Amino acid sequence: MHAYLSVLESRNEMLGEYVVKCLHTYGICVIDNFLGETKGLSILSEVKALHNTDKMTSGELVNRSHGSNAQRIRDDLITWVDGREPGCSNIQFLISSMDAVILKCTRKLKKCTINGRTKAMVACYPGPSTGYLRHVDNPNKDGRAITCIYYLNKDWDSKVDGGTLHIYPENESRIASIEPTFDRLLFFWSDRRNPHEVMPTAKTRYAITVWYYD
Ligand SMILES: O=C(O)CNC(=O)c1n[nH]c2ccccc2c1=O
Ligand SMILES: [Fe+2]
Repeated sequence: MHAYLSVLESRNEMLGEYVVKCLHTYGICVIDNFLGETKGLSILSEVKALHNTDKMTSGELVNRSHGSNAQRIRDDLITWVDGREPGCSNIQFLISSMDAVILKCTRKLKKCTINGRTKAMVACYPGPSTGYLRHVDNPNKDGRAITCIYYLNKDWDSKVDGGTLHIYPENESRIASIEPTFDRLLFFWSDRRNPHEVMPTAKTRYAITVWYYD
C-alpha cells in the first residue's frame, strides 16, 4: 500500500506542476485520462443514476430576449453533491482527487491561495440541448478563483454531437475549443479572463464542476 500511495503522491506532484505552468501561461489546463476507464465509468454510472432518478433540476430557465436576437433558453439540469450522499462514493473519490491536485498547486500559484471550494455541481445538458450562452463564471469577485470540470462523455465527437466548450481568453485572438470527452479534467481561471460558452449539443452531455475559492 505504501508504494501505491507514494506513486499517487508523486503523480499529484507532477500534475500540480503541470496545472500551475498551464494556468500561468494560458489560464487554462487540460488533463486527459485523469482517473482511468474503470473509475471514470463508475462515476458516470452514479451521475446517470442521479439523472434517471430525477435528482437534477433545471439550472435556470432564462429567456433574455433582446429584441430580434432572442437569446437561447438555458436547458442544463444540475444537482449539487458533497459526495457523502448515498450512491455518490465515486463522485466523492473524484472530488478528493481534484482536491489532491489543487493542493499541490496552491503554494505555487501567483496571487492565488486556494482556501476552499464549492460542493460538486453535477450538470447534464440533455440531448438535444441549446448549451450555455457565453458567460464568465465569476464576473464580480465572488471569491471563486479556479473552475475545475470533469467530463464523462464516452465516444464524444463534437463534429456530430456538438457540445464543445469554447473559451475566449481575454487579450487573446485565439479560441480554446475543448471537447467534453470522457475522463478529461479541465481547469481555468473563473474570472473575466475566461469568457466561455457551451455549444448546443445533439446528445446528452455530463460534467461535474467544482469551483475553488481564494
Ligand atoms: O460544461 C462545460 O463545458 C462548461 N460549463 C459551464 O461553463 C457552466 N458554467 N456555469 C454554470 C452554472 C450553472 C449551471 C451550469 C453551468 C455550466 O455548465
Ligand atoms: Fe461556466
